[in-house]
Amino acid sequence: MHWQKDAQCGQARAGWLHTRHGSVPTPTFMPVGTVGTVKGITMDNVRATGAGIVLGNTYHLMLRPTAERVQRLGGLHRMMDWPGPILTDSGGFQVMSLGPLRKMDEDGVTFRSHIDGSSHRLTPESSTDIQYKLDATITMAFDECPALPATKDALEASMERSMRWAARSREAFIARPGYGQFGIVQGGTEQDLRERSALALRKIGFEGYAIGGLAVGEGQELMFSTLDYTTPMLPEDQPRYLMGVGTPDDLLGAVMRGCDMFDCVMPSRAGRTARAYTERGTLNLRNARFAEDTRPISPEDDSPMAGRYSRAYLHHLFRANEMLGPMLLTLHNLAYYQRLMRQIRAAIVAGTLEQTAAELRQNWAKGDW
Ligand SMILES: Nc1nc2cc3nc(NCCc4ccc(CCO)cc4)[nH]c3cc2c(=O)[nH]1
Repeated sequence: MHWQKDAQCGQARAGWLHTRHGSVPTPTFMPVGTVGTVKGITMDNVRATGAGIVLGNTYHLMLRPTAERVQRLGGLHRMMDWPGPILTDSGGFQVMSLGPLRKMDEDGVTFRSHIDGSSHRLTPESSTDIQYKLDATITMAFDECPALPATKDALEASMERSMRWAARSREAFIARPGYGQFGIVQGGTEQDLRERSALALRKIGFEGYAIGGLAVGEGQELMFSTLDYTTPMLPEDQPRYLMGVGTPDDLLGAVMRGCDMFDCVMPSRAGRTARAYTERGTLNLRNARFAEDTRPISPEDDSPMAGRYSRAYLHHLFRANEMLGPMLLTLHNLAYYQRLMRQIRAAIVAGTLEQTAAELRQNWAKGDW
């Protein structure tokens, strides 16, 4: 796969990601489809929100239904009826944050399944092979995401291991036209470690570069300051993917610091807990004040449900614990994230990103309309 840059505005870039499964405009937000589904909505509806590329997880899919079964079912695209590109995370982060009882050594990680306690192992080679069996359009290198806070020595040792694992992941990767593999920059919030990591990955050579080790509780200020010096270390002509990010304000700030791709569970997880994302900040639709509010959730909603359901109806559905509540609000939130990315991209192309950023931040601060 390859990425072309169309426009630049400050550090922000607007471009196109061309892959075996279609082309996607960047900056782009990837809905999270952890176990082969964006929870509660069909992939037709995911497409209708404007999403171009979705994320899957090696950790979850290797446990259930297993990569071998997905392969026998024709790969993730066919199984989940999603013809567009799929990026799969490599499993390291999920093992560290999900799998109970795990043991890490130089070769890889041994862990117990959070589903049935069975023992499993992930190495750079096995993670890369699993992602091949899933037919992932974009494969992530197998890395270790250290928990923060961590000592500089611990961060250094972890980053150096991740770089050795990146080389092994690249070695195991089967190159095919339209497919790609991303290296993941580590090093915590230490500039010299980030520099060494970026240079090590560029020496190996990947189709794109992710910035890992962030969105782990360091806070927005430290995340942004880390981006300020990390994105310029990465190749100008290749995509940059900030893993696990984030809120609308995070996305805006990270695009302005040179990031092109994002994924986060927030909009979909919030959709299941009655939290609506809008141009004016978030709303808790379980709140009694919405019981007879006949207005739509967002004034500028362009999702498949635009203008058809009131806040009062969503309030009722969540109070009644009806399935349709999370389904409709997940759609709404993902459509808002896609609308936001389109607005930001248009501003980069028009050269008005500073102005647009100020307007977006003003509206988020305004609160409900
Ligand atoms: N391979 C790899 N994958 C990652 C995934 C990540 N995801 C995050 N952050 C997600 C944090 C996150 C978790 C939950 C919620 C919902 C809260 O309501 C929001 C954000 N940071 C991450 C870092 C890495 C990383 O270095 N390497």
